[in-house]
Amino acid sequence: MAETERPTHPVSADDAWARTARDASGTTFFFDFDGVLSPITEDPESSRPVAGIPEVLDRLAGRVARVAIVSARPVTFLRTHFASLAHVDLFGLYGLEVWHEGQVVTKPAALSYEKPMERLAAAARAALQRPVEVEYKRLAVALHYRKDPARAAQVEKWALEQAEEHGLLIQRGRMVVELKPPVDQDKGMVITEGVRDAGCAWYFGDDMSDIKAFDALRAREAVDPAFFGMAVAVANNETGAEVSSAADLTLDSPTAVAKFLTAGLDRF
Ligand SMILES: O=P(O)(O)OC[C@H]1O[C@H](O[C@H]2O[C@H](CO)[C@@H](O)[C@H](O)[C@H]2O)[C@H](O)[C@@H](O)[C@@H]1O
Repeated sequence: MAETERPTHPVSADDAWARTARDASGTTFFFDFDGVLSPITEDPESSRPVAGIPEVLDRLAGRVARVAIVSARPVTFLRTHFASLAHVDLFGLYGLEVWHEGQVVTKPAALSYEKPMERLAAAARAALQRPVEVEYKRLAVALHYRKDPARAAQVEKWALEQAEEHGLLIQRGRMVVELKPPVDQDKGMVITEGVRDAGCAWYFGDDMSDIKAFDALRAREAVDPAFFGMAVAVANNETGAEVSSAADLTLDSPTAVAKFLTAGLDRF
């Protein structure tokens, strides 16, 4: 459950777009990737941005101060889909990585976890047979049970044991348990830093880790009443209720996100 009160705005999407239009040069748009810009797929490797997303993000980046994707995926994965968008910033692994001046820049505190995570991924493949999917993400390992939800408890137990043995953090998501380095970094921290000079910001998310990003918008509003933060959830029947209840607005799907942005861009 939510740890803090998260008052939502008594404003409509129309009001939010009008506010954005008035301060486009002070507005940032942040997006999660899986479940927000891309529909959920059984196989993590096969997810793709929904039709129209790259084009609309590119247009948006030409109109507002900044557009950024803040994902649990590695930056190298995000680059396979968004490398052509020169003006869209990419944060990977909850902000442990950022694409900067043509290279992946990693938080120094996480660098020593590359080899341990490679070993952990190999151990996971040996311990958790298919159809559990082991996704090695350089500095994190995600254990997916979407293809066999009945294995959730087994996956969770194995992950908890490994976290305890190796001093790692656990992040739960949509039919996934992830093992991360014990480095203080989450999406909320990326947003806190990213909105420091903004007058307005939107965040689009669908998963538990996105609630911290919503919280970062609320925290900024609390210290600066002139700041306007718009938290947008993307509906789903896994984490959807909790994410929607923390959001100002809920959209139906990644396709609805593309349409919403396209229509919003016509407002300014
Ligand atoms: O922060 P995100 O960009 O939303 O990443 C969260 C996780 O997304 C991916 O897993 C999810 O999407 C997969 C593809 O649709 C799906 O198969 C899986 O069940 C979902 O949990 C990604 O593979 C994970 O590494 C991310 O943690």
